Amino acid sequence: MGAQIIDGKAISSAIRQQIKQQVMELQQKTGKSPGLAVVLVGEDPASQIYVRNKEKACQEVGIYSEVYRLPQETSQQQLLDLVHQLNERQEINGILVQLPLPDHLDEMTVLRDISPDKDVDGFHAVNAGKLLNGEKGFVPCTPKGIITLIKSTNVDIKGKDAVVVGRSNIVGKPVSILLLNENATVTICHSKTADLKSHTQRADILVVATGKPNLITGDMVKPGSVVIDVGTTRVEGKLTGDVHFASAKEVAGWITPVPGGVGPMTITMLLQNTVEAAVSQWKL
Ligand SMILES: NC(=O)C1=CN([C@@H]2O[C@H](COP(=O)(O)OP(=O)(O)OC[C@H]3O[C@@H](n4cnc5c(N)ncnc54)[C@H](OP(=O)(O)O)[C@@H]3O)[C@@H](O)[C@H]2O)C=CC1
Ligand SMILES: Nc1nc(=O)c2c([nH]1)NC[C@@H]1CN(c3ccc(C(=O)N[C@@H](CCC(=O)O)C(=O)O)cc3)C=[N+]21
Repeated sequence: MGAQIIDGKAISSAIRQQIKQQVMELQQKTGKSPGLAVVLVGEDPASQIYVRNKEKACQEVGIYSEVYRLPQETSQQQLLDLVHQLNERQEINGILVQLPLPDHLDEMTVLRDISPDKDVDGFHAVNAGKLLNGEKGFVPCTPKGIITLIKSTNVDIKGKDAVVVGRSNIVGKPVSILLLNENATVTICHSKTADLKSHTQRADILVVATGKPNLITGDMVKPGSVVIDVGTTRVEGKLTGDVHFASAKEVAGWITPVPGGVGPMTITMLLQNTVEAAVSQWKL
């Protein structure tokens, strides 16, 4: 037996086809393409790969993109100046500043200076607040992708016990809110959680975003559950998830692989948010 694999790559490419079509229609209607600016500070190798993947994905669907590769020693003011310029530019509908930033830069200040209307990452305090209040705004890409993957299984989220491991502002907290909005009963676990296994074992839906490779083993998984592995850590050159795939897949009902699960969906949702930004800025 074993779990069914949730194929993030396949689901992603189907959605990207739709986005491509939508971009073509927008071009015909307005003569313009949605535009995304990606800002990368420093030389972190993982960030460079993600940024390249985002650039390629934009090209694939016809979204105009600009990538700014700034040196490690960029000052806070230089970065803010660039963000302010991008806020003003008509042809840029979405702005993404790749995280983490080098230690001498203040992430919160930089994120707050991105215009909330162009915050396609959904990290601005205004968009985070809207998510919390159930108002319409940009939803962070990884959490949005996770909900899409769960829905692809046709498992009804309503009334289910959902357990999220991790409470970061970019994954754990927003995915917990989205699951709550879908009427799951949500438990959020973190590094101070007393007995992690007692929680994960009860999870009908388990989302793991810790960056701790193989933290969740098969014995911690509820039989038949939906397991979403967000972690991407390079271990001896191999991209490794937070879930021990071989043991967990014997127990779960559905499971996402790493790579090929959440990662491609994150980028697809970024494309979706960028189109959404253009449509709203163009007042269509
Ligand atoms: N595939 C994708 O698209 C994406 C993948 N990622 C990946 O997901 C992972 C998590 O990212 P991110 O949320 O930014 O990470 P953070 O480091 O910001 O947060 C990790 C969270 O995990 C918790 N945690 C750490 N160790 C344990 C443990 N032993 N038991 C329970 N909880 C623990 C931490 O708890 P505490 O708060 O107490 O410290 C924290 O809340 C990383 O591997 C990252 O690369 C991230 C974004 C997108
Ligand atoms: N402002 C900002 N926005 C982000 O969305 C953001 C960020 N900062 N910082 C880092 C995390 C991480 N993240 C990933 C995106 C794609 C893959 C991805 O495509 N992964 C592929 C494999 C890629 C590879 O081979 O390394 C996969 O899982 O199949 C992974 C991780 C976005 N993040």
